[in-house]
Amino acid sequence: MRELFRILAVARGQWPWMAAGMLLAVLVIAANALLMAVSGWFIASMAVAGTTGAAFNYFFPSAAIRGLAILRTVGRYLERLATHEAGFRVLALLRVWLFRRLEPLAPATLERLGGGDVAGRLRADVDALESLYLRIMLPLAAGGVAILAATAFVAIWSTSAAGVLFLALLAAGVGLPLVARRLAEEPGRRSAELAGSLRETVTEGLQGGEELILLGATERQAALVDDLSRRLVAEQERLAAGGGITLAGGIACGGVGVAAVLAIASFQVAAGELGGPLLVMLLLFAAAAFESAGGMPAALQHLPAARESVRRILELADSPPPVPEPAVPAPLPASAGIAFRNVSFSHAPSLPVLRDFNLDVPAGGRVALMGPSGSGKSTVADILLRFRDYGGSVTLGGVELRDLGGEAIRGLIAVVPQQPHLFNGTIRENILLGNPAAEEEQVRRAVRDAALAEWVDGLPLGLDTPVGEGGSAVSGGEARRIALARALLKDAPVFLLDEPTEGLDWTTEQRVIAALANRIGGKTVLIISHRPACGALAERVHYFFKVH
Ligand SMILES: Nc1ncnc2c1ncn2[C@@H]1O[C@H](COP(=O)(O)OP(=O)(O)OP(=O)(O)O)[C@@H](O)[C@H]1O
Repeated sequence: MRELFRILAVARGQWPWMAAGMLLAVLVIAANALLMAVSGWFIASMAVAGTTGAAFNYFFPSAAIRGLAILRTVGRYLERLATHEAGFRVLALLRVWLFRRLEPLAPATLERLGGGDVAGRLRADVDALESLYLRIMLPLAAGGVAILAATAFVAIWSTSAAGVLFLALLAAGVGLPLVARRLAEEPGRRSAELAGSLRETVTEGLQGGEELILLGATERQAALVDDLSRRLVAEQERLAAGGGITLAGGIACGGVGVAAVLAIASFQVAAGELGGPLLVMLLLFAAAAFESAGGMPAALQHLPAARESVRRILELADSPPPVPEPAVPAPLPASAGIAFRNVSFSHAPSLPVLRDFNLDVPAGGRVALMGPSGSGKSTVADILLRFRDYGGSVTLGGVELRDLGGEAIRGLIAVVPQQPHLFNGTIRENILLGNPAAEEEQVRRAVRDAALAEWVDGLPLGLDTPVGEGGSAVSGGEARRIALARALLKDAPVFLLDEPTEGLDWTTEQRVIAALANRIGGKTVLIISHRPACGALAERVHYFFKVH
């Protein structure tokens, strides 16, 4: 429950909308029950007046019926507007909140979780929170108020009928929901878990579809999806069976409750304690009250799944950032020399990647880092970008990296990562990420220096050509050069190039290297590469080897 309150606290900016929706829901329930009650009383009174010939003022009750009917209809419309507005506002707020919590976790923490599952959590779990308000809080609050108000209303004429009604409403609204909750707890939790695994497996299967076909492993992946989906359906069937039992229980409680009110009120009519029209009124009112409490079992049935979604969201949101930010960040360094001193790093205690690693790149110097695959070259880049914590000392312009803010460090470094990511937009939009304020001429120059001009000029849409999702509409070499143009546009004092010419043919590589040599003069440059041609860009090559 604490988790639910935490999520509600996050959404506190939308409490007025949520409260307005609840008030309107209660108003509609009250209008509906009173409409039934007054109508029943009115019809019965008219009948009595007709048979006895007694005078009866029908103006007031008929006006009340019309007023209540209008209130019920308009109120229902406004309630739908307010509750859905509240639901969507809460969702929008939680999405932004979660994104802000996730951002500092990238990339080190998020890589531990499957990509599909992270995306699934962001979408499905946050979407599930829509039901937290609309399908859980709203019916519970409205049902609770309905039980108390209905009991108080009936007690005006008959305390014993009110007592019986209260017990029956309590059984339908609280007793049954508790049973429903018990029935839904386990299957609800397991459904959310299985749905997460299913999303992850399907996403992975689609992303790696080509490899699965080539390896002839599609059947195995399909069997995995099949198994997960069968288990998910079984849990959902258990949930639905629980729902059916509680629905039937609710109807039974309603029937028994109304019958009991009828029996008690009939005795009171026979004893002359209650008028006949009032009996009809109490009967119709009791039936309407059960209708109002009818949403409570379903609400509690949804609760375990919503709680599981909240638990998973908070687990992700509460993950500690892999690299703590300094309480008071040091001022930005004046120069851009890089020094690694006795640096150590390991993903797991038994698997050290760097041990007593030393490296110097003087300000304005150019060093190539070379070593066998898996020796930790990209790890050096990640440490320099403050994506990973480290032992020993790493300084930028003489200031320890730990004392600088992560964003400030990354603002000083233009990077071409080993696996650059292209966003689903145009070539221009992807390049402009390096410097959104850049002029067209700067973009053109970056395109030329990344050896992209010839290719881009040959495209019908030129720089406005879409690159597809994740760069699926461009080749690996083109994607890398787009990332290079993006880094050149950023024009930071430090250049960090991780395999900048990987995937390029010899001629293009020579053109890129010649243009780069021109562009990076005066910058501090660290180039990570296996390729001898990249070594030509550096004044010094630093070789290193695997520590294990
Ligand atoms: N997230 C991770 N969890 C565990 N081990 C990892 C992780 N990322 C990398 N490693 C391991 O850390 C070691 C160094 O990886 P790194 O990517 O830095 O090597 P590299 O020298 O850049 O290799 P390459 O030249 O092939 O790109 C490798 O043994 C790799 O298997």
